[in-house]
Amino acid sequence: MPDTPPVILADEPGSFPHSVLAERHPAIIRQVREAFPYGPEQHRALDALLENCTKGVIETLPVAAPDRADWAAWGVDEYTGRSWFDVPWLWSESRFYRQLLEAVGYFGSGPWQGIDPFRPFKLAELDAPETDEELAALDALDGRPADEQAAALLHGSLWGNRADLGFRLSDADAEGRDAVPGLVADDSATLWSLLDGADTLCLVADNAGRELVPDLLLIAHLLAQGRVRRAILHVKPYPYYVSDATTADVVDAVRRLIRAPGAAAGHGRGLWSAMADGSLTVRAHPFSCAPLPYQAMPDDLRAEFAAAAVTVVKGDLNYRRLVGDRMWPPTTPFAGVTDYFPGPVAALRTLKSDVITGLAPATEAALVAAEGQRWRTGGTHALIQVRP
Ligand SMILES: O=P(O)(O)OC[C@H]1O[C@](O)(CO)[C@@H](O)[C@@H]1O
Repeated sequence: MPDTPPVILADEPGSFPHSVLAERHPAIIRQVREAFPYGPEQHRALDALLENCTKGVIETLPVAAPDRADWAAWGVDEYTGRSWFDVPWLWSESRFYRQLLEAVGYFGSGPWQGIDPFRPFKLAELDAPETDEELAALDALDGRPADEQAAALLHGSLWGNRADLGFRLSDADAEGRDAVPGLVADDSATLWSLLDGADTLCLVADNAGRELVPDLLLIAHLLAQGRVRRAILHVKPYPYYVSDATTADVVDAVRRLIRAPGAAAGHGRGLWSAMADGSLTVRAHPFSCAPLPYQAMPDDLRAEFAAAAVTVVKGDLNYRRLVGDRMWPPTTPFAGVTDYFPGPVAALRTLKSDVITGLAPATEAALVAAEGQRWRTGGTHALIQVRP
Protein backbone atom coordinates (compact mmCIF):
# COMPACT_ATOMS: atom_id res chain seq x y z
CA MET A 1 0.00 0.00 0.00
CA PRO A 2 1.48 3.40 -0.97
CA ASP A 3 1.83 6.28 1.56
CA THR A 4 -1.67 7.19 2.64
CA PRO A 5 -2.97 10.79 2.42
CA PRO A 6 -5.60 11.90 4.98
CA VAL A 7 -9.31 11.18 4.42
CA ILE A 8 -11.29 13.94 2.71
CA LEU A 9 -13.28 16.29 4.94
CA ALA A 10 -15.78 18.91 3.78
CA ASP A 11 -14.40 21.74 5.87
CA GLU A 12 -12.90 23.86 3.11
CA PRO A 13 -15.35 26.45 1.67
CA GLY A 14 -15.17 26.42 -2.12
CA SER A 15 -14.16 22.74 -2.26
CA PHE A 16 -16.37 20.14 -3.96
CA PRO A 17 -17.14 18.24 -0.70
CA HIS A 18 -18.10 21.48 1.04
CA SER A 19 -20.49 22.38 -1.79
CA VAL A 20 -22.17 18.98 -1.51
CA LEU A 21 -22.94 19.48 2.18
CA ALA A 22 -23.73 23.21 1.95
CA GLU A 23 -25.72 23.24 -1.31
CA ARG A 24 -26.57 19.79 -2.62
CA HIS A 25 -28.01 18.39 0.58
CA PRO A 26 -30.38 21.35 1.17
CA ALA A 27 -31.46 21.09 -2.49
CA ILE A 28 -32.23 17.38 -2.02
CA ILE A 29 -34.37 18.15 1.04
CA ARG A 30 -36.34 20.72 -0.99
CA GLN A 31 -36.88 18.31 -3.87
CA VAL A 32 -38.06 15.49 -1.63
CA ARG A 33 -40.42 17.83 0.22
CA GLU A 34 -41.99 18.95 -3.05
CA ALA A 35 -42.37 15.42 -4.39
CA PHE A 36 -44.69 14.11 -1.63
CA PRO A 37 -47.83 15.29 0.15
CA TYR A 38 -46.15 14.85 3.50
CA GLY A 39 -47.95 15.80 6.71
CA PRO A 40 -46.95 18.43 9.30
CA GLU A 41 -44.76 15.94 11.17
CA GLN A 42 -42.56 15.30 8.13
CA HIS A 43 -42.44 18.99 7.23
CA ARG A 44 -41.28 19.87 10.74
CA ALA A 45 -38.63 17.16 10.64
CA LEU A 46 -37.44 18.28 7.20
CA ASP A 47 -37.21 21.89 8.44
CA ALA A 48 -35.12 20.69 11.36
CA LEU A 49 -32.85 18.64 9.12
CA LEU A 50 -32.40 21.55 6.73
CA GLU A 51 -31.23 23.72 9.61
CA ASN A 52 -29.19 20.96 11.20
CA CYS A 53 -27.31 19.68 8.15
CA THR A 54 -25.80 23.07 7.33
CA LYS A 55 -25.49 24.73 10.74
CA GLY A 56 -25.84 22.04 13.38
CA VAL A 57 -24.03 19.00 14.65
CA ILE A 58 -24.53 15.29 14.00
CA GLU A 59 -27.29 13.92 16.21
CA THR A 60 -28.14 10.45 17.52
CA LEU A 61 -30.83 8.21 16.04
CA PRO A 62 -33.97 7.33 18.05
CA VAL A 63 -33.50 4.48 20.53
CA ALA A 64 -35.91 2.32 18.51
CA ALA A 65 -34.06 2.79 15.20
CA PRO A 66 -33.51 -0.67 13.69
CA ASP A 67 -29.95 0.16 12.60
CA ARG A 68 -28.65 1.77 15.81
CA ALA A 69 -26.24 -1.11 16.38
CA ASP A 70 -24.92 -0.82 12.82
CA TRP A 71 -24.22 2.88 13.30
CA ALA A 72 -22.55 2.20 16.64
CA ALA A 73 -20.20 -0.17 14.80
CA TRP A 74 -19.71 2.43 12.07
CA GLY A 75 -18.35 5.10 14.43
CA VAL A 76 -21.37 7.16 15.49
CA ASP A 77 -20.02 7.70 19.02
CA GLU A 78 -16.92 9.33 17.63
CA TYR A 79 -18.82 11.75 15.40
CA THR A 80 -22.01 12.63 17.32
CA GLY A 81 -21.99 16.26 18.44
CA ARG A 82 -19.50 17.31 15.75
CA SER A 83 -20.17 19.57 12.80
CA TRP A 84 -21.14 17.78 9.59
CA PHE A 85 -18.23 19.57 7.92
CA ASP A 86 -15.54 18.36 10.32
CA VAL A 87 -15.95 14.59 10.05
CA PRO A 88 -14.92 12.39 7.10
CA TRP A 89 -17.00 13.49 4.11
CA LEU A 90 -17.88 9.90 3.25
CA TRP A 91 -19.30 9.51 6.74
CA SER A 92 -21.29 12.76 6.81
CA GLU A 93 -22.85 12.17 3.40
CA SER A 94 -24.06 8.70 4.36
CA ARG A 95 -25.40 9.97 7.64
CA PHE A 96 -27.28 12.74 5.85
CA TYR A 97 -29.23 10.21 3.77
CA ARG A 98 -29.99 8.19 6.90
CA GLN A 99 -31.28 11.32 8.69
CA LEU A 100 -33.40 12.23 5.67
CA LEU A 101 -35.09 8.81 5.85
CA GLU A 102 -35.65 9.42 9.56
CA ALA A 103 -37.31 12.78 8.82
CA VAL A 104 -39.80 11.32 6.34
CA GLY A 105 -40.71 8.39 8.60
CA TYR A 106 -39.15 5.68 6.44
CA PHE A 107 -38.09 3.67 9.48
CA GLY A 108 -41.02 4.68 11.69
CA SER A 109 -44.08 2.61 12.46
CA GLY A 110 -46.50 5.01 10.74
CA PRO A 111 -48.01 5.15 7.25
CA TRP A 112 -44.81 6.50 5.64
CA GLN A 113 -42.84 3.46 6.66
CA GLY A 114 -40.93 2.07 3.69
CA ILE A 115 -41.96 4.84 1.28
CA ASP A 116 -38.87 5.65 -0.79
CA PRO A 117 -38.54 9.48 -0.88
CA PHE A 118 -36.61 9.26 -4.14
CA ARG A 119 -39.03 6.96 -5.98
CA PRO A 120 -40.74 9.66 -8.09
CA PHE A 121 -37.36 10.70 -9.51
CA LYS A 122 -36.32 7.12 -10.20
CA LEU A 123 -39.63 6.30 -11.92
CA ALA A 124 -39.44 9.47 -14.03
CA GLU A 125 -36.06 8.26 -15.28
CA LEU A 126 -37.39 4.85 -16.20
CA ASP A 127 -40.24 6.51 -18.10
CA ALA A 128 -38.01 9.08 -19.84
CA PRO A 129 -37.84 9.11 -23.67
CA GLU A 130 -34.05 8.60 -23.33
CA THR A 131 -34.74 5.20 -21.76
CA ASP A 132 -36.99 4.29 -24.73
CA GLU A 133 -34.20 5.29 -27.11
CA GLU A 134 -31.59 3.29 -25.24
CA LEU A 135 -33.79 0.22 -25.20
CA ALA A 136 -34.67 0.59 -28.89
CA ALA A 137 -30.93 0.60 -29.70
CA LEU A 138 -30.81 -3.00 -28.43
CA ASP A 139 -32.69 -4.16 -31.53
CA ALA A 140 -29.83 -3.08 -33.79
CA LEU A 141 -27.31 -4.67 -31.44
CA ASP A 142 -29.08 -8.02 -31.43
CA GLY A 143 -27.75 -9.23 -34.78
CA ARG A 144 -24.14 -8.17 -34.11
CA PRO A 145 -21.33 -10.59 -33.12
CA ALA A 146 -21.34 -11.50 -29.41
CA ASP A 147 -18.07 -9.65 -28.66
CA GLU A 148 -19.40 -6.46 -30.20
CA GLN A 149 -22.61 -6.78 -28.19
CA ALA A 150 -20.64 -7.39 -25.01
CA ALA A 151 -18.39 -4.35 -25.56
CA ALA A 152 -21.41 -2.11 -26.27
CA LEU A 153 -23.21 -3.36 -23.16
CA LEU A 154 -20.14 -2.83 -20.99
CA HIS A 155 -19.90 0.75 -22.20
CA GLY A 156 -23.64 1.21 -21.67
CA SER A 157 -23.21 0.11 -18.06
CA LEU A 158 -20.17 2.37 -17.62
CA TRP A 159 -21.70 5.53 -19.09
CA GLY A 160 -25.04 4.78 -17.45
CA ASN A 161 -23.27 6.00 -14.31
CA ARG A 162 -23.36 9.49 -15.76
CA ALA A 163 -27.15 9.56 -15.39
CA ASP A 164 -27.16 10.19 -11.65
CA LEU A 165 -30.04 12.09 -10.10
CA GLY A 166 -28.16 13.55 -7.13
CA PHE A 167 -25.46 14.72 -9.47
CA ARG A 168 -27.92 16.48 -11.75
CA LEU A 169 -29.46 18.42 -8.90
CA SER A 170 -26.39 20.61 -8.69
CA ASP A 171 -24.94 20.37 -12.19
CA ALA A 172 -27.90 20.25 -14.54
CA ASP A 173 -25.84 20.56 -17.73
CA ALA A 174 -23.34 17.82 -16.93
CA GLU A 175 -25.05 15.11 -18.92
CA GLY A 176 -25.18 16.99 -22.18
CA ARG A 177 -21.69 18.47 -22.00
CA ASP A 178 -19.10 17.32 -24.50
CA ALA A 179 -17.11 14.42 -23.19
CA VAL A 180 -13.51 15.33 -24.06
CA PRO A 181 -11.46 12.08 -24.41
CA GLY A 182 -13.87 9.87 -22.55
CA LEU A 183 -11.96 7.00 -21.00
CA VAL A 184 -9.01 8.00 -18.82
CA ALA A 185 -8.12 4.36 -18.05
CA ASP A 186 -9.29 1.28 -19.89
CA ASP A 187 -8.51 -2.18 -18.50
CA SER A 188 -11.47 -3.76 -20.28
CA ALA A 189 -9.31 -6.48 -21.91
CA THR A 190 -8.33 -7.70 -18.42
CA LEU A 191 -11.95 -7.52 -17.32
CA TRP A 192 -13.06 -9.70 -20.24
CA SER A 193 -10.34 -12.23 -19.48
CA LEU A 194 -11.68 -12.50 -15.92
CA LEU A 195 -15.28 -12.76 -17.09
CA ASP A 196 -14.81 -15.39 -19.77
CA GLY A 197 -15.99 -18.73 -18.41
CA ALA A 198 -16.33 -17.26 -14.91
CA ASP A 199 -18.38 -19.07 -12.33
CA THR A 200 -19.61 -16.09 -10.29
CA LEU A 201 -19.74 -12.40 -11.13
CA CYS A 202 -20.52 -9.97 -8.31
CA LEU A 203 -21.80 -6.64 -9.53
CA VAL A 204 -22.08 -3.93 -6.88
CA ALA A 205 -24.74 -1.67 -8.34
CA ASP A 206 -24.89 2.09 -8.00
CA ASN A 207 -27.85 4.06 -9.35
CA ALA A 208 -31.33 2.85 -10.27
CA GLY A 209 -33.07 3.87 -13.50
CA ARG A 210 -30.83 4.66 -16.42
CA GLU A 211 -27.76 3.09 -14.79
CA LEU A 212 -29.37 -0.06 -13.44
CA VAL A 213 -31.08 -0.88 -16.75
CA PRO A 214 -27.78 -1.21 -18.66
CA ASP A 215 -26.22 -3.03 -15.66
CA LEU A 216 -29.02 -5.58 -15.89
CA LEU A 217 -28.68 -5.82 -19.66
CA LEU A 218 -24.97 -6.58 -19.29
CA ILE A 219 -25.76 -9.30 -16.74
CA ALA A 220 -28.51 -10.72 -18.98
CA HIS A 221 -26.09 -10.91 -21.89
CA LEU A 222 -23.29 -12.56 -19.88
CA LEU A 223 -25.70 -15.17 -18.51
CA ALA A 224 -27.41 -15.82 -21.85
CA GLN A 225 -24.05 -16.25 -23.62
CA GLY A 226 -22.84 -18.59 -20.87
CA ARG A 227 -19.85 -16.31 -20.26
CA VAL A 228 -20.63 -16.36 -16.55
CA ARG A 229 -22.57 -19.13 -14.77
CA ARG A 230 -24.18 -16.90 -12.14
CA ALA A 231 -24.35 -13.29 -11.10
CA ILE A 232 -24.86 -11.70 -7.69
CA LEU A 233 -26.20 -8.17 -7.80
CA HIS A 234 -25.56 -6.07 -4.69
CA VAL A 235 -28.06 -3.28 -4.11
CA LYS A 236 -28.78 -0.99 -1.16
CA PRO A 237 -31.02 -2.20 1.67
CA TYR A 238 -32.72 1.22 1.80
CA PRO A 239 -32.89 4.43 -0.29
CA TYR A 240 -29.54 6.20 -0.38
CA TYR A 241 -27.65 8.94 -2.25
CA VAL A 242 -30.88 9.87 -4.05
CA SER A 243 -30.81 7.38 -6.89
CA ASP A 244 -29.00 4.32 -5.49
CA ALA A 245 -30.69 1.08 -6.48
CA THR A 246 -32.69 -0.99 -4.02
CA THR A 247 -34.45 -4.32 -4.60
CA ALA A 248 -37.65 -2.42 -5.46
CA ASP A 249 -35.72 -0.59 -8.17
CA VAL A 250 -34.47 -3.89 -9.59
CA VAL A 251 -38.06 -5.08 -9.82
CA ASP A 252 -39.13 -1.82 -11.52
CA ALA A 253 -36.24 -2.05 -14.00
CA VAL A 254 -36.92 -5.69 -14.92
CA ARG A 255 -40.62 -4.95 -15.36
CA ARG A 256 -39.72 -1.92 -17.49
CA LEU A 257 -37.63 -4.16 -19.76
CA ILE A 258 -40.38 -6.74 -20.06
CA ARG A 259 -42.91 -4.03 -21.06
CA ALA A 260 -40.60 -2.60 -23.74
CA PRO A 261 -41.01 -3.49 -27.40
CA GLY A 262 -38.35 -5.46 -29.24
CA ALA A 263 -35.23 -7.18 -27.91
CA ALA A 264 -35.39 -5.47 -24.48
CA ALA A 265 -38.39 -7.58 -23.46
CA GLY A 266 -36.47 -10.80 -24.14
CA HIS A 267 -33.64 -9.62 -21.87
CA GLY A 268 -36.19 -8.73 -19.20
CA ARG A 269 -37.78 -12.19 -19.36
CA GLY A 270 -34.31 -13.75 -19.23
CA LEU A 271 -33.53 -11.81 -16.05
CA TRP A 272 -36.87 -12.80 -14.50
CA SER A 273 -36.11 -16.51 -15.15
CA ALA A 274 -32.52 -16.08 -13.92
CA MET A 275 -33.85 -14.73 -10.62
CA ALA A 276 -36.26 -17.66 -10.41
CA ASP A 277 -33.60 -20.32 -11.02
CA GLY A 278 -30.95 -18.64 -8.86
CA SER A 279 -28.49 -17.76 -11.62
CA LEU A 280 -29.16 -14.11 -10.73
CA THR A 281 -29.31 -13.34 -7.02
CA VAL A 282 -29.99 -9.95 -5.46
CA ARG A 283 -28.33 -9.08 -2.16
CA ALA A 284 -28.95 -6.04 0.05
CA HIS A 285 -26.20 -6.17 2.65
CA PRO A 286 -26.31 -3.54 5.46
CA PHE A 287 -22.68 -2.63 4.74
CA SER A 288 -23.75 -1.39 1.30
CA CYS A 289 -25.07 1.73 3.08
CA ALA A 290 -22.18 1.98 5.53
CA PRO A 291 -20.30 5.29 5.74
CA LEU A 292 -16.99 3.44 5.51
CA PRO A 293 -14.51 2.29 2.89
CA TYR A 294 -14.63 -1.33 1.68
CA GLN A 295 -11.42 -2.00 3.56
CA ALA A 296 -13.63 -2.14 6.69
CA MET A 297 -16.04 -4.68 5.18
CA PRO A 298 -17.39 -7.41 7.48
CA ASP A 299 -16.28 -11.04 7.13
CA ASP A 300 -19.43 -12.35 5.43
CA LEU A 301 -19.14 -9.78 2.64
CA ARG A 302 -15.41 -10.40 2.36
CA ALA A 303 -16.11 -14.12 1.89
CA GLU A 304 -18.67 -13.39 -0.81
CA PHE A 305 -16.31 -11.16 -2.81
CA ALA A 306 -13.48 -13.66 -2.28
CA ALA A 307 -15.57 -16.38 -3.93
CA ALA A 308 -16.34 -14.33 -7.08
CA ALA A 309 -14.27 -14.58 -10.26
CA VAL A 310 -14.49 -10.80 -10.32
CA THR A 311 -16.39 -8.11 -8.42
CA VAL A 312 -17.45 -5.18 -10.59
CA VAL A 313 -17.94 -2.07 -8.50
CA LYS A 314 -20.08 0.61 -10.15
CA GLY A 315 -20.08 4.35 -9.77
CA ASP A 316 -18.35 7.23 -8.06
CA LEU A 317 -19.31 6.58 -4.47
CA ASN A 318 -18.32 2.91 -4.69
CA TYR A 319 -15.00 4.01 -6.18
CA ARG A 320 -14.42 6.33 -3.24
CA ARG A 321 -15.21 3.46 -0.90
CA LEU A 322 -13.00 1.07 -2.86
CA VAL A 323 -9.81 3.14 -2.92
CA GLY A 324 -10.47 5.05 0.32
CA ASP A 325 -11.88 8.58 0.19
CA ARG A 326 -8.50 10.27 -0.03
CA MET A 327 -6.69 12.74 -2.26
CA TRP A 328 -4.29 10.20 -3.74
CA PRO A 329 -1.77 11.50 -6.23
CA PRO A 330 -3.60 10.55 -9.47
CA THR A 331 -0.79 8.25 -10.62
CA THR A 332 -0.98 6.11 -7.44
CA PRO A 333 -1.33 2.53 -8.71
CA PHE A 334 -4.91 1.25 -8.54
CA ALA A 335 -3.59 -2.25 -7.76
CA GLY A 336 -1.80 -0.92 -4.65
CA VAL A 337 -4.80 0.85 -3.14
CA THR A 338 -7.07 -2.15 -3.75
CA ASP A 339 -4.67 -4.90 -2.70
CA TYR A 340 -6.74 -5.53 0.46
CA PHE A 341 -9.78 -6.49 -1.68
CA PRO A 342 -10.47 -10.22 -1.24
CA GLY A 343 -10.60 -11.12 -4.95
CA PRO A 344 -10.23 -9.66 -8.44
CA VAL A 345 -11.98 -6.30 -8.59
CA ALA A 346 -12.99 -3.93 -11.39
CA ALA A 347 -14.19 -0.32 -11.10
CA LEU A 348 -16.59 1.14 -13.69
CA ARG A 349 -17.09 4.79 -12.93
CA THR A 350 -17.62 8.24 -14.38
CA LEU A 351 -15.55 10.83 -12.54
CA LYS A 352 -17.77 12.88 -10.20
CA SER A 353 -15.56 13.58 -7.19
CA ASP A 354 -11.92 14.48 -6.55
CA VAL A 355 -10.75 10.95 -5.81
CA ILE A 356 -8.70 9.26 -8.53
CA THR A 357 -5.92 6.69 -8.78
CA GLY A 358 -4.26 4.67 -11.51
CA LEU A 359 -3.75 7.37 -14.16
CA ALA A 360 -0.77 7.27 -16.50
CA PRO A 361 1.38 10.40 -15.97
CA ALA A 362 0.73 11.52 -19.57
CA THR A 363 -3.04 11.14 -19.10
CA GLU A 364 -3.05 13.24 -15.95
CA ALA A 365 -0.89 15.90 -17.63
CA ALA A 366 -3.22 16.06 -20.66
CA LEU A 367 -6.32 16.36 -18.47
CA VAL A 368 -4.81 19.13 -16.36
CA ALA A 369 -3.58 20.99 -19.44
CA ALA A 370 -7.04 20.86 -21.01
CA GLU A 371 -9.25 21.42 -17.97
CA GLY A 372 -7.32 22.37 -14.85
CA GLN A 373 -8.91 20.16 -12.16
CA ARG A 374 -12.47 20.19 -13.59
CA TRP A 375 -12.06 16.71 -15.10
CA ARG A 376 -12.17 15.24 -11.60
CA THR A 377 -15.77 16.19 -10.84
CA GLY A 378 -17.49 17.10 -14.13
CA GLY A 379 -18.85 13.62 -14.97
CA THR A 380 -17.51 13.86 -18.52
CA HIS A 381 -14.73 11.27 -18.11
CA ALA A 382 -14.89 7.64 -17.17
CA LEU A 383 -12.63 4.74 -16.27
CA ILE A 384 -12.46 0.97 -16.32
CA GLN A 385 -9.80 -0.13 -13.84
CA VAL A 386 -9.10 -3.73 -12.91
CA ARG A 387 -6.97 -5.43 -10.31
CA PRO A 388 -6.87 -9.11 -11.33
O1 LIG B 1 -23.93 7.88 -8.12
P1 LIG B 1 -22.46 7.93 -7.97
O2 LIG B 1 -21.73 7.69 -9.24
O3 LIG B 1 -21.98 7.04 -6.88
O4 LIG B 1 -22.09 9.41 -7.59
C1 LIG B 1 -22.36 9.93 -6.34
C2 LIG B 1 -22.15 11.38 -6.36
O5 LIG B 1 -22.28 11.84 -5.08
C3 LIG B 1 -21.04 12.30 -4.56
O6 LIG B 1 -20.75 11.47 -3.49
C4 LIG B 1 -21.19 13.71 -4.19
O7 LIG B 1 -22.29 13.82 -3.44
C5 LIG B 1 -19.98 12.17 -5.61
O8 LIG B 1 -19.08 11.19 -5.33
C6 LIG B 1 -20.78 11.82 -6.81
O9 LIG B 1 -20.92 12.99 -7.54
